[in-house]
This record gives sequence, structure tokens and C-alpha cells, in this order.
Amino acid sequence: AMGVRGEAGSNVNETAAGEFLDMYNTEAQRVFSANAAVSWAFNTNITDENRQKSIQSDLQTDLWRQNMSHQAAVFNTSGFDPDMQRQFYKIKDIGTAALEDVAKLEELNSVLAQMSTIYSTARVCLTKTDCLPLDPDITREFEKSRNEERLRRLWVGWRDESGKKMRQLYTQFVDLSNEAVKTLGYADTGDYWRSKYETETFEQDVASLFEELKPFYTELHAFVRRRLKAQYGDSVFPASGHIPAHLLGNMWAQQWNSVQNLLMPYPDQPILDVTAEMVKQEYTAERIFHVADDFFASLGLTPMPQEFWNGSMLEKPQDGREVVCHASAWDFYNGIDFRVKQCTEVTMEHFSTAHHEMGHIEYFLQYKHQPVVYRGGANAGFHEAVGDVISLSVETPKHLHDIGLLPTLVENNEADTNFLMAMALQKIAFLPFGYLIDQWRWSVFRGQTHPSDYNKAWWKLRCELQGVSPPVARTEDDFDPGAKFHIPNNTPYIRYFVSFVLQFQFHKALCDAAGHTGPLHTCDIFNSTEAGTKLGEMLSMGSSKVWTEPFQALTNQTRMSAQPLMDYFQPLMTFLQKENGQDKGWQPDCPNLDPISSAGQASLHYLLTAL
Ligand SMILES: CC(=O)N[C@@H](CC(=O)O)C(=O)NC[C@H](CC1(C(=O)N[C@@H](Cc2ccc(O)cc2)C(=O)O)CCCC1)C(=O)O
Ligand SMILES: [Zn+2]
Repeated sequence: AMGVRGEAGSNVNETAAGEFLDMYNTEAQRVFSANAAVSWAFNTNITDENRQKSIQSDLQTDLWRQNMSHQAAVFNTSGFDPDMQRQFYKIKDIGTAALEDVAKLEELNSVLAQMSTIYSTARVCLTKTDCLPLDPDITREFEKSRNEERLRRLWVGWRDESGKKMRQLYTQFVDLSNEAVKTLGYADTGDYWRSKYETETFEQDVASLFEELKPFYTELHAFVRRRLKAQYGDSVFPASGHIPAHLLGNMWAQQWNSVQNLLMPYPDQPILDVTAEMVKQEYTAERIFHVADDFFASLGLTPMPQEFWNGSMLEKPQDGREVVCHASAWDFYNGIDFRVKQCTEVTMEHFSTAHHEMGHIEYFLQYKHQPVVYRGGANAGFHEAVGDVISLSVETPKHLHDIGLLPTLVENNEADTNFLMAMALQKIAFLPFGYLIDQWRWSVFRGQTHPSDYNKAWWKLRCELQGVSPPVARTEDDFDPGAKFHIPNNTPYIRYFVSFVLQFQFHKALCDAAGHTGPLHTCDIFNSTEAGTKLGEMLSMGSSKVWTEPFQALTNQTRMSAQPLMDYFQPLMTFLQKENGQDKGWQPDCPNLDPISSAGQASLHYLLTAL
């Protein structure tokens, strides 16, 4: 339904306002879909020409939003019904598009496009001729290699070719972004980003959730550290208790499921990583997405439309084109075009990512009837949780067995513990990382972290909260935050931490709706139209209401709670506490790695052993 209007004629202002909203909604679909098309062209074919077109298109879109905001400001909305007030509020909430100086606005868009290009075209040359891109080559090495030296060279090389090259650009971005949002009355960019959650206590709420979840993370960290020491030898591990960041199977040590084969509590049980089975069954990217589509359809939700299959880029092009390989889901805001761009490999990780991206598309489909201003997640954490909630059902051994990816289904306590470990390496391992990215960025936007301290502040958080340390000494010549996609691409990150908490609350509510009995971690809502109906009702609301309303409709709760997540993993925590005893924890400060001292330590070590 178009924007809801008050009773007709009650106030000329209101009738005119209704006409303005109708015009806005029609124009926004035209402007935003044109911009999406140009941005898509750039992301699927990175050239100077396409970058310039994308910068100009973003600039024109920003100027159009500025103009609409000025037109909306003319209306006195105080007497309007709440829905009209909300629509006007969102039309005026234009973020960095508020930058009045057009030259500065163009510079901001240009700086962002340049950082995105550096990140997506970076390659690491281990020899003159052998230069590897992140996807799929370096990522595959991190998943498969157990050669500490090679992993260390790739870890340093990736940071030299990505983050290190964008430090100056990032400082320019920070200043321009802050100047823009201050025009709207926000203190800084972080203040603006947090305002989207429409929750006064948001910053404290996520800090409390993190504190509540720390003990779970500490137990997992201790177990993983002990197993990795057995694999690589104690000498690779600093005395401070940190895990070197290049040994966790992921370029950013953000999730550890790629090294799960070293970490299974009971190694003689069936492996839960179905990658080998997918390869054996000659899975393709297309088939991965059709399996995901089948799940959404089984819930009675909307299947992917033909335009999705026609327009998406589901594999890395082999024609030499440079593309942004980092997966993403696109709403073209025309009610017709919805696409995924993913350089899909046949691995379980990509199988999971496909469900995550399709979760975004399903949300787009469910709210496509809403006014454009309401075509967004109830909050950004909701948007990140949809696909992951489905994955919580898909990745159960029972479901993987049902779809033929797990030939032998073993159901006993040991297999159960192995399964919970595999899920914890994805979900619990992620929590400090999901939390710390925006702790760093909010401190930068606030001016608490100056450019001269960018890397020091980054590693302070990494060592203290995540208990991981750099494999080699880092300095302010480096810019390690820039080595992570979301920093150059300016995508807020606390949404993922929020999602990892919310998705277990959603999972619990949907499993109840599906009539599931027994432990939460064995629930599979496949084929439950009861669960699908409840999920669809929440998704179709988009951002038309403050998030607590759709949240309560689905979960009967009014606040984020870590309880369902902790209940899900409780059996594993009991196992880990027994295994770990007192052998857990790490010093808050990073280990001292500076070249002199480590050389000193080595020679001292040699001297002592020589005596
Ligand atoms: C036009 C546009 O940009 N659209 C947005 C969506 C929207 O806003 O509508 C979008 O597509 N963003 C890309 C981003 C991609 C991925 C990601 O970056 N994930 C995080 C964290 C994480 C990791 C594991 C996991 O299970 C869940 C999250 C990371 O990898 O660090 C890659 C892997 C999965 C999701 C995404 O889909 O969120
Ligand atoms: Zn996402």
C-alpha cells in the first residue's frame, strides 16, 4: 500500500504531503534502480570507465536525495499520522548525502570507489610471475595449508597489498563522512550509524551482550589454542596466551570452521564439513543456490524469481574481468530485479554463504510492496540474520543427511559434541571479531583514535578482546583494518554481532512455531509453513516500524538476549570447561614481537640450549 494518509481533506498540508510521498516513491524507484544498475556494472567489471560512471551515479543520487530532503523539510509534519511522520523522517535521514559542498561530495564518493578498487584488485606475488588474488586462491590456501611459513607470508602480503595502500584515503573518508553527518546534527559517523537502531541504550546493550558471552568464547579459545599448539609446536605461540592470527584457517581469524578437522573433540566420528561430498557429487554454483531456494520455498516463502537466475553472477568470470568477489545481495528497488553476486566455490563455506545471501533476497522480496523508505531490515541485524537462521536448520547433521550430503548419520553424544564444536567455530569464534570492528571504527569517528594510532588501536582490540596476535610485528606504516572488506567498502559491522545474537532468538521462535521438541541445536524447520508464515509476517514489515514491534511479533520478546545462543551451546560449554580446567585466558596486551627482541629471544634460546 502506498504511504498511509490521514483522512482526506483534513488539512491541505496533509493532502499535499500525501502527493509528495507518492511522487517520492515513484521517483525513488527510478533513481535508485538506475544507480543500482551502474553500481552493479562497476562491481561486475572493475574498469576506470565503470568506476567513473559509478562515482557520477552515486553523486547524482546523493544530490537527488539532498533535493528531496529539502522539499520534505517544507512540510510541517507535527499533525500527521505516525506513519506519514516516519516516512518524512526517513526521507530527510540522508546520511553522507547531506554534504552541501558538491566537490567534497564527489571526493567522498571517489575516495570510497578507490578504496573498493584497491581491495578487490589486490594480489599477492609470492614469486615474480605467481600473483594470487584473495578469491579463490589465497582464501583456499588459508583453508587448506598447514604450512606456518607460507600462511605467514600470505598474511603479511595481503595486508601490504590491501590495507597498507589505503591508509591516507581512509583518513580523508573519515573527515568527509564526519563533516557530512554533522550537517544533520549527528556528533560523528558512528553516532549516525548507531541511530539506525532507534534504541537509546544500543551501545551499552551490545557491550553487555559481549560481556555475557565472553566466558563461552574464552573456553573455545583455550581448547583451540591447545589443539593448534599440538599441530604447530609451542614455539610458534607467544607466552602471552594469544593465538597467532594466521593459523585459524581464515585471513582475519574471524571464524575457525576451516580448521575444524584439527579441532574435533572426537576425531573418529564422521566429518561434518561436507565439502568433499559436494565435490564428489559434482555440485555446481547453480545447484548450491537451487538447494537454498528449495528451503525457502519449503517454508512457503517466495522462491527466487526468474530475473534472479537471469541477472545474478553466481561464479567468478573466467574472461579476465576484475570483479568484486566479496559476496553480496542486491535490491534494484524496482520490485523486479533482485540479484546475488558471489564468486562461488564448491565448499561448505560457500554453501552457507549462498543461504546468507539468499536470506537478503528473501527479505527484499517480502517487503517489495512497501514504500521505498521502508525497504530495509527492521534493523540491519535483522537483514543479516535471515539467511543464517535458515542455515541453522540446513547445517544440522539430520538435514545434511536428508539432502544427501552426509552419507552416514551418526546420532550419539560424541557426534553431537563434534557438531556443536563445528557450529561454535562459526558462531562463538566470531563474536569478539563481530564486536570489535565497529569498536575500532566508532573510536576513529569520535576522534578518540587518531590516524597516528590506527594500527595500535586495532591490535589493542584484537589482542585484548579476541586473544589473537599478529604473526609478525606491526607498525603505523601498516593499516590492517583496511585488509578487511567492510572497512574500505564502508559497510557497518556491528550488524553481524547483533545478527549472531538475534538469529538464535529467531531460531528458537521458529522452532517453537514448527512444533520442535528437544534441544535447540537439533531443530530443522524445513517444510514448516507455520514457521515460514511467522517469518514472512516479520519480513514483510521491512523498516515500517521500530524493530521491537516485528521482533515481538515473532519472538514474544522485546529485547536482544544471548540466552537462546547460550542454551544452544550449553552442552559444548560443559565439555570444554571439563577439558580446559584452568588452562585458559590470555594477557590483554599484545605480545612483544619487535624484531630486536625476538632476535634477542632466539639467540638467548640458542645460548641456553648450547650451554
Ligand atoms: C548491496 C549490498 O552490499 N548488500 C549487502 C546486504 C544488504 O545490506 O542488504 C551485502 O550483500 N553485503 C555483503 C555481505 C557479504 C558476507 C559478509 O561480508 N559477511 C561478514 C560476516 C559474516 C560472516 C559469516 C556469516 O555467516 C555471516 C556474516 C564477513 O564475511 O565478514 C560474505 C559472507 C557472508 C556475508 C553480506 O551479505 O552481509
Ligand atoms: Zn549479509
